[in-house]
Amino acid sequence: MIASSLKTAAAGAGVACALGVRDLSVNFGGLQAVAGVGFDAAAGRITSVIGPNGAGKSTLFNLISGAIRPTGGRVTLDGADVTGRSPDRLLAAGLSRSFQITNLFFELPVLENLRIAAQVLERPWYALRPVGHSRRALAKADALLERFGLSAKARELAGNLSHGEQRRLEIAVALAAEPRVLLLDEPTQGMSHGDTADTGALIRSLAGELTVLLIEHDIGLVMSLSDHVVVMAQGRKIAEGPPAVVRADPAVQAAYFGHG
Ligand SMILES: Nc1ncnc2c1ncn2[C@@H]1O[C@H](COP(=O)(O)OP(=O)(O)OP(=O)(O)O)[C@@H](O)[C@H]1O
Repeated sequence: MIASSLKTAAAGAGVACALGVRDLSVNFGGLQAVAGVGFDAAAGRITSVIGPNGAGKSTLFNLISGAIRPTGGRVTLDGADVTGRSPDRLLAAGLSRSFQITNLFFELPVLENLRIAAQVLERPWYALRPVGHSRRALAKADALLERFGLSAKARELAGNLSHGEQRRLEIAVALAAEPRVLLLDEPTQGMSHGDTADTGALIRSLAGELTVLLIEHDIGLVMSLSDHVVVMAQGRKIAEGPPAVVRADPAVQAAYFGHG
């Protein structure tokens, strides 16, 4: 009953809700870092969370991805309650997260980073096998290298890649688990203008295949990429809607863009 009503309450008219956030809250001592935040991430769409520094975006992601437990509220995946599940269990349920802080095996080749991520999905203990034992994982790793423009770097150590390449590899690693919902935490942070544009195009190409929830500081990129934008300030949601509507909202102008 609750699950079906959540499914029908999706953000886009007629589009199923892949990720539902309901009245989510957490306190750090006296600070309410996330206070009663709720929204739907519609299936196959790109939903972005924006807001000034300290608004609670990363904490919201930590709550959704199981890194910290909420003091109140719920998270649903395709209508099923997954609140408080560990990141591993969420990954198995179809939710994958790419981190703001680079989260790669720097001392391993690029291909091996992807192979491990793909092979873990098959059987956890397969990850301990040498490269080549899972043709399926290798094929998937190859396809991701190609898609992310990293084929020429397959045998390079991940630690030797440029910053932009490492950030792209991170997204590819998160995709190797074949998630239905992908959380991207500032995927273009520290990137050059050209790398940012390329990464934006890659993220856009994911829409339709899966649901993307994005934290991003580059407002131009957010506005051009997103189907739906959620705006936070001081732990609360202050607005949500299509990019043009959110941009024109006086509360957003005042809190986020610094003028009303
Ligand atoms: N583990 C923690 N313990 C105590 N306070 C925390 C903790 N994590 C975050 N905070 C506080 O919670 C508030 C929200 O922080 P958060 O990092 O979620 O914001 P943000 O919107 O992601 O900011 P930024 O854009 O700068 O990354 C801030 O006041 C921050 O100092």
